[in-house]
Amino acid sequence: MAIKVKVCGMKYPDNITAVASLGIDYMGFIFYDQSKRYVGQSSSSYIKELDSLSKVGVFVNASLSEILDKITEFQLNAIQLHGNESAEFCLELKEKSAVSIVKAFGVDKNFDWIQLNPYAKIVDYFLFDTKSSSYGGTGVQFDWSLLDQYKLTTPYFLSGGLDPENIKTALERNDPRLYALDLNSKFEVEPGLKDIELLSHSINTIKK
Ligand SMILES: O=C(O)c1ccccc1NCC(=O)[C@H](O)[C@H](O)COP(=O)(O)O
Repeated sequence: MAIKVKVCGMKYPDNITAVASLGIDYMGFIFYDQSKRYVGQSSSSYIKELDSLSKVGVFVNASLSEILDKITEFQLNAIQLHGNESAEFCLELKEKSAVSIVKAFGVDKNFDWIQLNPYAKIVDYFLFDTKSSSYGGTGVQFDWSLLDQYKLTTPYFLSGGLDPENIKTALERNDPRLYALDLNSKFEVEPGLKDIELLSHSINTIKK
């Protein structure tokens, strides 16, 4: 199966249109107000009309009611949880919405892979990112050899400092559970504004 592409941290209508036209599968919008890529309210009417891809809302320890409100307001198709959300919280969200659930984990050499077990039958995907106190969007790659310790079958998004060079290494890992590559800060002109040419080239590499 072809690897899917997610472009995350989009903010600006013209840039959203240009990135959507590249034929990506997922577009991520950050609903965490401490992020430089926080989407705010300004683009909600624009984003909700987008229908050529799956719209992913990214949250960090938000309440269930906030997430449910944003699903409705932005017509989101998937929710990516980047904080300390429990498996029970994921289950409640799944029962109260029709969205796909992506549970993100920050990985470092001390990562406890056993903690994934309670989530495995609940979430649709895991997302493995670089561990950071800012939760995401660091532009830093983690040591992908740590993925050898991942023993479950749940498909995952690979994230954290993906750039035009290291995506080739990611693809060469040939892991059938690698579902999607998540592109963000290494493809930016400034936080929230993507470089269309750079993205276009890498998306072609991933899709061919
Ligand atoms: O991008 C952010 O600013 C961000 C902040 C807080 C939580 C999550 C965030 N991004 C979520 C993503 O899915 C990013 O694409 C992922 O962290 C990788 O980003 P990068 O390392 O910049 O490629």
